[in-house]
Amino acid sequence: MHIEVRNLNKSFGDFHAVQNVSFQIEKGHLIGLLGPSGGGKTSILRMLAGLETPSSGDILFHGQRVNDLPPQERGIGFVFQNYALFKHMTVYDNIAFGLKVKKQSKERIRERVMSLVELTGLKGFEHRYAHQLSGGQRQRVAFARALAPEPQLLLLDEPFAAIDAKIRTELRTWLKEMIERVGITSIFVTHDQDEAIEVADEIMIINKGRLEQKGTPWDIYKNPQTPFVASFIGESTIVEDVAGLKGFEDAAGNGTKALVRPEYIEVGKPGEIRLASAAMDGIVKHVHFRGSEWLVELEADGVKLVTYRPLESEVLHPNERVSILLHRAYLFNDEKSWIAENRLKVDPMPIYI
Ligand SMILES: Nc1ncnc2c1ncn2[C@@H]1O[C@H](COP(=O)(O)OP(=O)(O)OP(=O)(O)O)[C@@H](O)[C@H]1O
Repeated sequence: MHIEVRNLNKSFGDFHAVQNVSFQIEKGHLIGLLGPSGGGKTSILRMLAGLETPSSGDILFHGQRVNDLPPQERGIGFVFQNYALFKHMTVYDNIAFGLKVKKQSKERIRERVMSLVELTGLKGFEHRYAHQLSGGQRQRVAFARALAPEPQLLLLDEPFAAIDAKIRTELRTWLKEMIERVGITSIFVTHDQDEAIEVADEIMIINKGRLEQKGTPWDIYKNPQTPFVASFIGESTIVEDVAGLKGFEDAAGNGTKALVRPEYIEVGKPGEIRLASAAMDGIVKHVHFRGSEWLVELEADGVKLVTYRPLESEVLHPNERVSILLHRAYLFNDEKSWIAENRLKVDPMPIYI
C-alpha cells in the first residue's frame, strides 16, 4: 500500500509531540522509524493506525484520506514488543483470531493458518501455548497473527526490544526476509540504529517531534543533513574548535564545529604515513582491542579523535607519537552543515566513502 502523510501534527496540551511531519512510502517498502526516546515515533505509528487522532494534517492510503477511518477499517496488522499473544490460546488459535473475527469459514481459516505456520517456521508448534515458546518463537507467532487477515500495512513497535541480543539479530534477518517475501508495506519503530540500518529499506530519523531525514541507511550515513542525524547514525567525535584540525582551519569561526567519523581518519607512525604534509602530529592516548580491530583514541593539539586500525596492522601504544591524517569532516554551525575534504590533501580519500 502506498502511504502519504502531509503536515502531520500531534499535541498533548501545549506539548508538540509530532510537528509538521510529511513523507511518502512506496508500496512494499520496509521503513524504520528511528530516533531517541520521546521523539514521537510511537505517536506517528499510532496515528497511522488510527489509535490516535492527529491534531492536524492528513494521512492517505492509496491516495485516499483515512483520518476518519477507525483502526479496524484501515487494513493494518500490528506487532508489539511484548508479544501480546493471547495466553489462553494455542499458536493455532492466536493466528486464527483475526480470521474468526472476520467470520471466515473453518476451511479457509485452516488453510490460511497452516500456510502462515509453514511460512514462519512454526510447523509442529500449532498446539503450544505462549508460555511453551521461546521469545523468538512468540514474536514469529505475533507476526503470523498480524499477517493472517492479509493487511495492507504492517506496523511493528519495537518488535525486537524484549528479545535477547543473539536471537534478536537472527530475528531481524528473518523478519526482513519474511516481509520481502510477503511484499507488504511495513513500518517498524526502533531506537537502535544498528537495527534500523540492517533491516530497513529506508530510515526516517525522528527527533523532538520532527522528521530530520528520510533515506536509505547508506544515504543517511554518507550524507547526513543535520548535525543530529550525523551524530545519531554511526560513531563520531565532535570537535568544538575546527582551528585545531589541519586541513580544515579555513572553516574556523562562526561557531563552526566538526563531526569526525573513525573512518575519516588515517593514523600511522611518523614518517610512515602517506601525505605527511597534510597530517597532524598527535599522540596515542588509549588502544582498545575490539575483537575484529583496534580502537585507537588519539589527541592532536588538545583535539580528541577516535579511529580504528586493522588487527594485522602494527600495534600502537599509549603515549606513542603518531601522524594523523584527517581526510574529511562533517562541519556545521547554527546556520548550515556541509561535508569538507582536507584541503591539503591531493588524492581522493582511499576509503569507501
Ligand atoms: N497520551 C499522551 N499524553 C501526553 N503526552 C504524551 C502522550 N503520548 C505521548 N506523549 C509524549 O509525546 C512524546 C512523544 O512520545 P512517543 O511515545 O511518540 O515517543 P517515541 O519516540 O515513541 O519514544 P519511545 O522510544 O520512548 O517510545 C513524549 O514526550 C511523550 O511523553
